[in-house]
Amino acid sequence: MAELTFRTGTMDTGKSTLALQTNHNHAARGRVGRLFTSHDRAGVAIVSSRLGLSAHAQEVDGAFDFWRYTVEALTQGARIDYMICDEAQFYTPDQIDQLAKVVDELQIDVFCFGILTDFRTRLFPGAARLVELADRTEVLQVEALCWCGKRATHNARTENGVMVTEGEVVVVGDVDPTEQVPAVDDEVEVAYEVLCRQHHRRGLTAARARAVSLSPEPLPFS
Ligand SMILES: Nc1ncnc2c1ncn2[C@@H]1O[C@H](COP(=O)(O)OP(=O)(O)O)[C@@H](O)[C@H]1O
Ligand SMILES: Cc1cn([C@H]2C[C@H](O)[C@@H](COP(=O)(O)O)O2)c(=O)[nH]c1=O
Repeated sequence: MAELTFRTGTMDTGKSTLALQTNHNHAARGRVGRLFTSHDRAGVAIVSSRLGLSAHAQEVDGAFDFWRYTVEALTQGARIDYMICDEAQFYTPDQIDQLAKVVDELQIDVFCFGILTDFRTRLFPGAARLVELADRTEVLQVEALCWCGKRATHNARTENGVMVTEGEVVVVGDVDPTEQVPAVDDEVEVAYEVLCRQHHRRGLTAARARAVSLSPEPLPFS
């Protein structure tokens, strides 16, 4: 029986790496698959991993219809045994419904990879639909760590180094500050940092924690 699988974790837990590995392992056994993504950091129509691997993929925009795409491909004689769907948090709930239909009606395995919650700690609509529909939802074993050493459970967004909790939901970016392109005049530099819940709640990023620990002790005025 084909399955709809959702593999999730915070940013930087190896989801894209696992997506590419899954594709490699299935292809190595002669299975024929299709790779999909949406808004990858490396550009349009590409699945990229921080470990250096990348592969061409079909870009999924809001108008893309998985059901129609698959039926048309099969009708034209193509073979599809499985689908790998990276950055699935950006897919619409309707697109997740289409993927579930592809699994059930066409017996094609669908492996989805993506983060669960946005920088405000709210579920992405696509990820929420996946949790509702997937045969299996698995949290990746590689744990990203908060600066305090605890397991990171939340994705924080910073703008010019300051954590924010309001703004556009979709803003492509990375967690590695050394990889950030410096902001030009008037441009806001957006980055991400994974944090434990407590430090996300307090808005305490690594930089802020460092600044607080370096600041002189307040005088004990009563
Ligand atoms: N220089 C490195 N050496 C070893 N592992 C690395 C290195 N850089 C990144 N990684 C691994 O790659 C993971 C991120 O992989 P990636 O597939 O890009 O994550 P995701 O798609 O979840 O954001 C990190 O959790 C880390 O384990
Ligand atoms: C939290 C959050 C993230 N994003 C973007 C930032 C990245 O481009 C991707 C996640 O990619 P990864 O492979 O899991 O590192 O999502 C966003 O647009 N909005 C958010 O709130």
